[in-house]
This record gives sequence, structure tokens and C-alpha cells, in this order.
Amino acid sequence: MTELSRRRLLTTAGATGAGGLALGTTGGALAHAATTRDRGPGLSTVGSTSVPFHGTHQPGITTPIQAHGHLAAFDLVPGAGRRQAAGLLRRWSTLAADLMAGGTAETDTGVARDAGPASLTVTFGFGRGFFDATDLAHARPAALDPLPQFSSDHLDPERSDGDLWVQIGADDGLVAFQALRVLQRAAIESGAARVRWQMSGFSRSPGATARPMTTRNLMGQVDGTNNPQPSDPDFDRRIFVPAGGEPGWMAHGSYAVVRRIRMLLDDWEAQSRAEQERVIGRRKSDGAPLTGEEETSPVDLDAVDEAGDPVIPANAHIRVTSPDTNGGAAMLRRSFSFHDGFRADGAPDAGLLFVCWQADPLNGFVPVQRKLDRGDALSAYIRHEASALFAVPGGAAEGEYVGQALLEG
Ligand SMILES: C=CC1=C(C)c2cc3[nH]c(cc4nc(cc5[nH]c(cc1n2)c(C)c5CCC(=O)O)C(CCC(=O)O)=C4C)c(C)c3C=C
Ligand SMILES: [Fe+2]
Repeated sequence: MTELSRRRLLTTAGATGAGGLALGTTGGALAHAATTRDRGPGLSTVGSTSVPFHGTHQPGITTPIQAHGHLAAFDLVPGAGRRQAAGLLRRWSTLAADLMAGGTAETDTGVARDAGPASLTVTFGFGRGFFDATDLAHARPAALDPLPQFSSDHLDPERSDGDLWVQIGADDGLVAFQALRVLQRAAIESGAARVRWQMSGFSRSPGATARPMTTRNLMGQVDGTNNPQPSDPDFDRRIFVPAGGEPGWMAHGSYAVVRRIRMLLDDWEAQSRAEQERVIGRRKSDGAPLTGEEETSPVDLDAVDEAGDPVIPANAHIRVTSPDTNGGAAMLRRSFSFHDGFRADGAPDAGLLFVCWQADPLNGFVPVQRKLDRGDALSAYIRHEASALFAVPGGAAEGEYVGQALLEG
């Protein structure tokens, strides 16, 4: 095909809107071969959508997962105390509000200059070490006590924990990188903090599927179906610290558990589809429970087959993690996939940057992970390699910064 006919085809695809889907595999391959001027339609809702920075809760918790994500933990530099930390949080909040509104921030590098805000969100959290370094030990929430050690953990301390946490998500990779770089540079310039670890991830791009769908993880499973929904009557109670809760500065905040979970994809992909479905308890094709017709069908943990065996096996992941089998423990899972190349043995260094949100980790992540640690069917195919827990305060009001009630309280 000549370059001219290639361009005509692509122009038509762009003009028909759904062209990318209608063209199927051939169209997709051609789109990848396109030159820069033929990169598809102009600014769409994907680029122009913005998420407010100011509000009751911080952004990036109930915001739909974006296509690109960065997680970065920072440590305060020795000698930096409460005043420097407050200056950094004030600066970070100003920059985040500007970037999320589609501004390019004073420290613009030019990387995101032509793009809209692309649903950028920036979320800030405090790790356990922050409170000693800033003489705020008296204000440290009990919920930040270290997570228990789990027998299946293979944790790398250098990629775990951290005094401060920044979560970035955006539907454009350049917008996400720009936010990360601007915030990292502000930390260096403040002299208060430097990066301890950083991880990058991704999820489905908006518009990539024929209709909005629950995303898939790198095992190919529909992942996120049975998350609590903001419309649930008890959603706020389960996910957010109430006004008047302890400590007071965490009102409307939440706790984020972050785990880098590598998937043993060579072993996983060697299993039959039927076995993969028994491991989770849901169909791979559409995420329906093995006891139901469609993704949203209720899960029937009591159903048995003709031989009297449970249809959803005793060690299936959705049985072991179900709130019904965990005293109601619930969490909001909002994870990015990651792929950091291939290991020496050829296995992908890939998996889930698992992030879950809850009002209290002792009633959310901990009891569920304790049960998973005793061995659900999925455990044979995953390794927890890094772990962190952060207190994520409520959102900042206009003119205020995230964490102000802690740092100036
Ligand atoms: C400690 C909490 C959890 C860890 C760690 C975890 C890891 C993990 N999960 C999947 C894939 C799926 N998980 C699913 C459901 C599910 N998982 C947890 C908790 C943890 N998962 C919960 C609470 C639930 C919901 C249970 C329920 O109420 O039914 C599913 C099914 C679809 C869904 O509801 O999202 C999949 C698929 C992977 C791959 C993984 C580690 C890499
Ligand atoms: Fe899970």
C-alpha cells in the first residue's frame, strides 16, 4: 500500500468515528504505521476532560482509572522538618490544581503543552515515617501501624514504604509524565524530599472498547467487577474516614494500601481456560461468576454441581476475598497494570500495582490478605514484591493545601 492510500484510509477511519473498530485488525495495524500528522481526531473528550482538584475528597480515589499511572514515594531529607514539609505540600497542591485544570504550571517543560488535562488526577498521602521526621508523632493515626508480615511476602524494602506518596493518573502518557516530573522537581527544589521509589502502570484507554467496560488485568481477567460503588449506601463509611473520626485531620480521607504484585505469567498461561476460571470463580470471557449469566449476576457461593461440589471452588479467589466470608471487610480496588520488561529467565516482569482504599486497613486489606496468605488458588501465580501504606487526607478547599490540618493543626 502506498503512503497516499494509507493516509486516505486513515482519514476515512477518523471521519467515521467508529472507524478504528470497523477496520478491525488491518485498520489497527495501519493506524500504528501512521505518520505523526495522521494520529487520529483532534482534541476529544479524552483530552478535554478535567477532574477538580479541590473538594471533599482528594481526586484519584473514586475517579475512573486512567490509561496511565505513576506511583512515587518520597522520603524527607535528613534535617527537613515540619516547616519544609508544609512548604512542599503547599507547593505541590498549587501545582497539582494548575496541572489538573489543564494549565502547564510555571515549571512547564513543554511536554504536555498541546494536550488538554486528559482527566489528570494527583493524590497525596503520608507514610508512617513522616510523623517522626516532622515531630508529629502525636498526630499519627493508629491505622498507619505497620501491616502484618504475610508468609507469602517477598518484599523489597527499597521499593516499599516512604514518608510521602504521590499517585498520578491521566488518559495521556505525556500529561502523566509532565505531572510526575513537575512534582519531583518541586520536591528537589524545596530541599525537603527526594524520590524513594517510583512505579509506572497503565490501564485500558478510554474509547478502546466498543462500549465502556470493566478493565482487564494482565492475566486477561475482567478485574474490578465487585468493587463497592459510590451509590452503595455504606460506600462512604467503608472507604472514607468520617468527619469527627480519629484523628481529626483525616476527616474525609482514606487509607491506601499499595502492593507491587508480580504475576507468574508463564505458569498462569500454561493453565487451561477452565482451570483459570476455577482459580478466580468467574468466566474469563465476560467476568460472569461461574454461577451466573453475566458480569453483574450475583455470586452464589452456595451453589453445588451434580456431584455436590461447590460450583465456585472452596479456594477460588472471589470466595476467599468476598466480604461475606470476611466479616464484611471491603475495599475499593483501583489498580494499574505494570510491565517493566523481562527478567533474566525470559519471564515478564509484569503484574498489578495493586492499590486499595478503605476507611481502616484493619477492616479492609488486612483480614482479606490474611486469608489470601493462607493460600487461595491465585496465590500460586503471584508474588507480592513491594508494600506501602499511606494516610491520604481529605481534599483541600480552594486556597488551602492537602494536609494543612495536619501540618498547621
Ligand atoms: C487483599 C486483597 C486482594 C488482593 C491482594 C488481590 C489480588 C489480586 N486480585 C486479582 C484478580 C481479581 N480479584 C477479584 C476480586 C477481588 N479481589 C479482592 C481482593 C484482593 N485481590 C476482592 C475484595 C475482590 C472482590 C471479591 C468479591 O466481592 O466478589 C477478581 C474478580 C472480579 C472483581 O470483582 O474484581 C479478579 C479477576 C489479581 C490478578 C490479583 C493480584 C495480582
Ligand atoms: Fe483480587
